[in-house]
Amino acid sequence: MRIVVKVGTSTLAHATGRLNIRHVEQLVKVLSDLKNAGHEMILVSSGAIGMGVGKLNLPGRPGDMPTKQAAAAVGQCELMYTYDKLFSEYNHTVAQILLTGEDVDHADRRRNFENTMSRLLELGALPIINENDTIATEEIKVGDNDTLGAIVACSAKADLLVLLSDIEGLYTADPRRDPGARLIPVVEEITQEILALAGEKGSDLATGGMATKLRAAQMATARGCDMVITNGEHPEVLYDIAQGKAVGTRFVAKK
Ligand SMILES: Nc1ncnc2c1ncn2[C@@H]1O[C@H](COP(=O)(O)OP(=O)(O)O)[C@@H](O)[C@H]1O
Ligand SMILES: N[C@@H](CCC(=O)OP(=O)(O)O)C(=O)O
Repeated sequence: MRIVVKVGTSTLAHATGRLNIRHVEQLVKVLSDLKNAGHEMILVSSGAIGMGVGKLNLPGRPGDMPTKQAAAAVGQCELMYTYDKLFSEYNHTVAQILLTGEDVDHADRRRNFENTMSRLLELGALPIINENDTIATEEIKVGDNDTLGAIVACSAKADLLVLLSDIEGLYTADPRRDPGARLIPVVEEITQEILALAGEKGSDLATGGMATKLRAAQMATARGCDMVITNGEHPEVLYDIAQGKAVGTRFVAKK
């Protein structure tokens, strides 16, 4: 199977912006093992801004564009250093790809991206993709990595997109606000009622909240790719998800 895994800031970093070592180490171990088992793995990783906030000792997520972009420049370095080091322990080679919305909207650039990604997979490398936050201004950005994950899954003709978040899946309401909210295990069709369930993001360093995840599900399922939202705290669930077992919320691909 070709699997795109998107990991959010809330999984990769503590609230301080510093690296969540336990989560990242477990994630790298499971992705390496799935790759060893014969799956083609692509990682869409957030965390550049969050990690930059931690490394630069900023008081919180910056509001202004230059500080955000500076934080991303510092944090992206830290992210790739960490991935390179940890994947190397399992004998895997990583490759960094940074994109903006303009790159994927532009047919030639998108084709270049797709060609590079497919050659990297043929060469046995593991592409790690993020938005190019240091140059992605308001007008040209994708804006959130849930959408970027769906764009990558569609471009790579992936079989499965997994969004690792800080929540088990889609609930009937935001569980942080409504303690009676229930997990929805399977979504066969993304109706207006389903879209209306999405609330705000859950933490200061995160970007999209549930709305961007549902938009990603619309894009992926329309192109024949299943999408699963699950908690990134236990990346071992990726083994079960790859086998089609019920974990988190699965959005079923359109036939
Ligand atoms: N209906 C819902 N079901 C589950 N989570 C929801 C819902 N509505 C809003 N949320 C919020 O979305 C958050 C996950 O998105 P986000 O904070 O952007 O994290 P990530 O960094 O993983 O992208 C959850 O922590 C939760 O507070
Ligand atoms: N490109 C940004 C992440 C954007 C994003 O969507 O973040 P998240 O909601 O944590 O998945 C970064 O690397 O900080």
